[in-house]
Amino acid sequence: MDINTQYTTDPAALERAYDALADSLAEKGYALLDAFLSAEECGEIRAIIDRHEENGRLKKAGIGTGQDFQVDRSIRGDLIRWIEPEQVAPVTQAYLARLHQLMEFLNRTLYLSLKDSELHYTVYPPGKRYQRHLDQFRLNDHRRLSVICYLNEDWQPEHGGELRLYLPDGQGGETIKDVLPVAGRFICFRSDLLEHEVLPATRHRYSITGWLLDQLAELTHL
Ligand SMILES: O=C(O)CCC(=O)C(=O)O
Ligand SMILES: [Fe+2]
Repeated sequence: MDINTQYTTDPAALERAYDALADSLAEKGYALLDAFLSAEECGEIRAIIDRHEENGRLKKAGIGTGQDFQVDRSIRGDLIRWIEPEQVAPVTQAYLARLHQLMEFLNRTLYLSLKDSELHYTVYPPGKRYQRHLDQFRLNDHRRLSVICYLNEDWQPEHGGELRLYLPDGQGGETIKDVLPVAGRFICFRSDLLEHEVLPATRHRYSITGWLLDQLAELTHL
C-alpha cells in the first residue's frame, strides 16, 4: 500500500509514516510516501534547478562510474547537478536532514547499516527517458537504497513521465508499478533488486535523485 500523508513535521506523525515505509520496504522492496516535502519547498528547489540550468551548471548524466563511465542520450536523457552537502541552500539542507533522519530510522528498525547519501538535482527535458536499468554499478555496489523526491506542481497522468518499477512476483515473472512524479512524493527502493525506467514526459520533470550508501560518499568515488 502507498503511504499518503499530509505534509507534517510532527515527530509522532513522522514516526508513523516512517514505520509504514519501513514495512513496505521490507515486504516489497519499495515504499512510497507522499508529502515528504511541502509544496513551497518543492517550488524553491525547482527554482534552484532552473537557476543552475540557466547558468549552464547542469550536465548530461552518464552511466557507470570511473573507467565504465559513458554518456548515451538514447539510454538516459536527464540533466543533473551533484549536490555538495556543505554548499547547498537551506531548503536542500532541510531535505538532506530529513533524509538522514529517515536513514537512521531505517537503520534502527530494519537493522540496515546505511552511512551516507549521494544526491543530484535532476531534470528530464520533454521527451527524454531513462531506459530500464538497475542502480547498482558493477564497480560500485555501495548503493543500497535509491531515494527520489519529485518536485512537479500539478502533474497529471497525461503528462507521462512515470517511474516504472518492475517488481519480481516470486514466480519468475514480474508486475509493473507506475509512479507519477508529483510534487512532494518520495519513493525509495532496493538499488540491488528493482529494475526500473523513466518514461518520457510532455513537461520538464524535476526531482532530487539519490542513493543511501553503506559507506561514506567520499569513499565511493575513490
Ligand atoms: O527519476 C526517477 O524516477 C528515477 C531516476 C533513476 O532511475 C536514476 O536516476 O537512476
Ligand atoms: Fe535508476
